[in-house]
Amino acid sequence: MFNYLQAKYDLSNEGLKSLKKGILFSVLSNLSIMIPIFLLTKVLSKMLDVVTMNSSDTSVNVIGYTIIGVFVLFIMFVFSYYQYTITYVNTYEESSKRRIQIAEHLRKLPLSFFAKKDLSDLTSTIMSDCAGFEHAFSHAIPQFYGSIISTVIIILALCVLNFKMAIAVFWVAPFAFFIIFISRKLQAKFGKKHMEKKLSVSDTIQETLELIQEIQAYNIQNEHGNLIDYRLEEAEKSQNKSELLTATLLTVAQMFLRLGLATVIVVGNNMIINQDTDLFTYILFLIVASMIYDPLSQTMNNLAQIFNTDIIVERLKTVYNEPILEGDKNIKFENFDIEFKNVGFAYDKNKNTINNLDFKAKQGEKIALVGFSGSGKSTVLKLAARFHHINKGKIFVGGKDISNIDETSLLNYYSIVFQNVLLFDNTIMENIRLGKKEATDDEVIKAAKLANCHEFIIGLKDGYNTKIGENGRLLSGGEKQRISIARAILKDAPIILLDEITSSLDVENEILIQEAISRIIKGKTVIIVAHKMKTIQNCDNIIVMKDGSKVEEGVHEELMDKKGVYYKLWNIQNKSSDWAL
Ligand SMILES: Nc1ncnc2c1ncn2[C@@H]1O[C@H](COP(=O)(O)OP(=O)(O)OP(=O)(O)O)[C@@H](O)[C@H]1O
Repeated sequence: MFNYLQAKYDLSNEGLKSLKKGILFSVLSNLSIMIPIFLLTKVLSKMLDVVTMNSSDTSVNVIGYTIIGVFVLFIMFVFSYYQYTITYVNTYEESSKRRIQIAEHLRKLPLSFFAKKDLSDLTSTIMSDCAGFEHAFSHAIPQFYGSIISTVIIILALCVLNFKMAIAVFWVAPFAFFIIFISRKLQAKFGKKHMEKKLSVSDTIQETLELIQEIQAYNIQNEHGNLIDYRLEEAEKSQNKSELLTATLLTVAQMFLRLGLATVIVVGNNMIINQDTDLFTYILFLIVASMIYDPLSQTMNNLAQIFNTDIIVERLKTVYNEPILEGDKNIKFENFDIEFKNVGFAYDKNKNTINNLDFKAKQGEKIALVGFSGSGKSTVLKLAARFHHINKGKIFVGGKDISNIDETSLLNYYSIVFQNVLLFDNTIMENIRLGKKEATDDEVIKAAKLANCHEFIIGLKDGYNTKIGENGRLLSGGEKQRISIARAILKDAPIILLDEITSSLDVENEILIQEAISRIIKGKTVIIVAHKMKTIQNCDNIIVMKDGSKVEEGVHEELMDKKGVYYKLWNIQNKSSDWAL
C-alpha cells in the first residue's frame, strides 16, 4: 500500500516516512477513542445491572476510574499531538523541498518546454498546486488513510466480540464508500474542468496587465473587462458545480453511515430478547455506533481536497517527466568554431522549422544570417546556444557535440544580445554585473563606457544605482540595448550571438551600438541575425535562409552576382529606404 501511495503522490523517501508516521498516529488517535467507549460501557452496564436487579453491588471505584480517565486523556493527547506535529511539520518541509525540486527541474529544461507551456499555468503549478498538495497532506490524506485502517481494525475487533452486531454497525460502510467512489469519478471530471477555467482567468488577467498599453490605445477596456467577468463567472460556475456535487454525495454517504445506529438498535433488541447477547455487549455496540462514524465522516469532509490531489499530482508529473538537458560540466575547448551539420528542428511536430542546415562559423569570423521574416534565423541562434533539443544532425563547438555538454557550462562561453532585451527590476550596476558576477564596480563602469551607455547612466537621478523598474521600463529601447551590450562586454565570452539588435533603433542609437559591438567582436566567433542588410555586407560569410533551409551562402559580392534571394532582399530593402509618408 505504501509503495502505491509513494508512486501515486510522487513522494520522496522522507515524505513517505512522514506519511507513514502521520497515518500511524492517526490510527492510534482514532483507536484511542475506543478506550473511553469501553470504560463508559463498563460503568453503564454496572448501573443497568443494579437497576434491573441483576446485581446489588452499587459501589463505584471513583479513584480508579479517575486515574484511568486521566491516563486515557493523556494517551489521547499524546497521539493527537504527534499526529499534528508529524503531519504538519513534515508536510511543510516536504513541500518546500518539492518547490525547490520543481524550480531546479525547470531550470534544466530546454526552452522548447516553456515555448509550448502556458506561463501562468506553470506559475500556478509552482504556487497553488504545491499549496494544494501541502494542504491535502497536512489536513486530509494521512487522516483519511488513518481512519480507513482504524475502522478496519475496529471492525475486526468487534467481529470477534459479536459478529452479528458488528455487521449491524458496519454494513453501511461499503455503501458509503461506493457513493464516495462515484463522487471521486465525477470530482475528477469536474475538478479538471474547474482547473482549466481557473487557469483561463489567470491567463486573461496576466494578458490584460501585459497588454494594458494596447488595450488603452485601441479603447477596448470594456471588451476586455467583459471577457474577465465572463471567465470569472465561468470559473465560479464550475467551482459551484463541482463543490455542490461533492457536497451532495458526501452528505448522502454521511447520512447513510448513520443508518448503522438504527440497525444496531434493531438487531441488538432482537438479540437481547432472544438472549443471544448480554446487556454489556449491546450497550458497547450502541456507543460504538454513535461514535465510530465521526472520524470517517470528518475525513469525508476533506474528500474533494483528496481527490483534487490526484489532478495536482498529474500536473506536477507533467513537469517532472519532461526530459532535462544534461551533459559534461568540465568541458574545455581548443577553439570556438561553431559547426551545424545537417541540423533539423521543429517547434511543432507537424512542421519543420529548420531543415538539413549545414554551415560553419570560424573563430575570428563574422557570420550573418539573413532571410525573410519567419525563415528561422533567430531559431538558428537559439539552437547554437542549445536552448532547444534538435531532432536531427549535430551542432559542434570547437569540434565537440554540444548535446553532450551541460547547458550552464556551455553558456559560460556565450554572450548573447537579443532584440528584446530583458532587464531585472534592480539597479543599472547590478543589471550590467550579471555579465560577470564577480566584477568590481570599476569593471562595470568600464564596460558601460565601452558600450556607450556611461553618459546616459550618469545623467540619471542615482547614476549607476538607479533602479530601472520591472524589465527596465524606465529606459528607452536603445538604452536597454546598450546595457545588454555592456553586459556582453563585461562577460567577454569567446562566442557572440547577436539577434537583430539594431532593427528598431534610431540612427544615433544604431551608430552607438555598432561602435560598441565592433569593440567586443575581435577574435571571437560571431553570428549575427540582421534585418538591415547594409549592417552585414562586410561579414566573412552570409547565410541566406528561406523556409528553414539555407538557400545561398557567400560574401556580399558573390551573393549579389548570383542575383538570387539575397539580391532580391537587398533590392527590396533599398526600395523601402526610399519610402516616405
Ligand atoms: N516558440 C515558438 N514556438 C513555435 N513556433 C515558433 C516559436 N518561435 C518561432 N516559431 C516559428 O518558427 C519559425 C521561425 O521563427 P524565427 O523567429 O526563427 O524566424 P526569423 O527568421 O528569426 O523571423 P524574424 O525575422 O521575423 O524574427 C516561424 O514560423 C515562427 O512562427
